[in-house]
Amino acid sequence: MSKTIVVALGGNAILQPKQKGTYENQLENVRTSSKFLAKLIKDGYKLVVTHGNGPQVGNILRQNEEAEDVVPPMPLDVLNGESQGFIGYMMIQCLQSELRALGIDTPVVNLITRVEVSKDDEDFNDPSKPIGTFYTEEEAKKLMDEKNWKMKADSNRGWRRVVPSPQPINILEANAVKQLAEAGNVVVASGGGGIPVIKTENGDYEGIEAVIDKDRSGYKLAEEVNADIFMILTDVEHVFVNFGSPEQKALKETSVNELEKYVAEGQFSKGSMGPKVESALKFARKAGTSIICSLEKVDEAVRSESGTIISK
Ligand SMILES: Nc1ncnc2c1ncn2[C@@H]1O[C@H](COP(=O)(O)OP(=O)(O)O)[C@@H](O)[C@H]1O
Ligand SMILES: NC(=O)OP(=O)(O)O
Repeated sequence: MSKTIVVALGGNAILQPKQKGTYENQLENVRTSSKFLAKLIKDGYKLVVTHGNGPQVGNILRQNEEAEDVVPPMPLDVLNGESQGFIGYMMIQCLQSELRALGIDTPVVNLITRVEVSKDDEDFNDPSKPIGTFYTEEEAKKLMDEKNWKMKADSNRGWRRVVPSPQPINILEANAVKQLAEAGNVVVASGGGGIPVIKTENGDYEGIEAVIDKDRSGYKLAEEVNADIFMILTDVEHVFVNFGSPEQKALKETSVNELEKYVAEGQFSKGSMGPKVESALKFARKAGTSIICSLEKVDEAVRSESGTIISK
C-alpha cells in the first residue's frame, strides 16, 4: 500500500521576502514548488499538502486597511479564507499541470478548512505570528507609532507585523480531507494553518481574528489522516543548532530525545524554526517520521539523503 505524506509548504516557497509579491511572482514560485511535490507523487506517495500564508495574508490585510474608506474591510479570519482560495487555486493549477506533464492523472483539490482554537489562548495577549512584508527597525518603529501595529524582529531578517497565533485544537474538516485523500486525490487543505474559529455556546463555530501556524496545524492534519511521514518544507536544508553563529551545526538524522534537549536550551526561535521543530517532534513522538528540509531537496529527503530526519 502506498505511504501517505503530509507536506507543510513554507510561505517562503510561495513568496520570498525580497520579491514584490505580484501574482506572477507567486505563480512562478508555486510552479517551481509543484515540480518538487509532483516528484513525491511520481514516487508513489499519497499527498496531502498544507501551506503557509504569512506573506499573503499580511498583504491582503494591508490592502483592506488601505482601502477602508472605499470598501469595508473584512476580519482576519475571512482574509485567511481568501488566502486559502487564492493559494489553493494557484496550487491546483500548477500541480495539475506538473502531474499531467508526467502522465499522471491524479486530481488535485483544495478544501476550505476551519481549525478550532481557544479564545483564551495566551497568544491573544502576546502575538507571535509574523505576517506581511519585512521592514527595517526604523521603518517598524514609525509604523508601530503611526498605525499602532504590533511588530517584532523576525529571525534577524528584519521586522514584521505580528498577529495572534493560537494553538490549533481540532481540524473541523479532517474527515473530509482523509476521505478525499483515500479516494486518490491530492488534497490541499488547512492552508495558512486553517481559518481560526471558536466554538460558541450553542455548538456553532464563529471566526476569530488570528493566523494559525501552518506547521502546528500540519501536525494535526498528519495525525488525522494517519500519515506515515510529516514533512516540513522550508528554505533551509537542515535545522541548525547555534543558528547564525560561528558554531552553527546542521542536524541530520536525530532522535526525539536529542531534539528535545536542544528545545530545552532555547535553540529555536518562536516565529520561525520553533513551531516547525515543536510540530515535527510531536509527530515523531506519536506517529511516525518527521522531516524538516528544503523544498529543492524533497526527493533526497524522503530517501534520508538530505534534511533533518526525526524519528523516535
Ligand atoms: N535553528 C534554525 N535552523 C534553521 N533555520 C532557522 C533556525 N532558526 C531560525 N531559522 C530561520 O527560519 C527560517 C524558516 O522559517 P520561516 O521563514 O518561518 O519558514 P517558512 O515560511 O518556510 O515556513 C529560515 O529561513 C531561517 O532563517
Ligand atoms: N500561517 C503560516 O504559518 O504561514 P507562514 O508559513 O507563511 O508563516
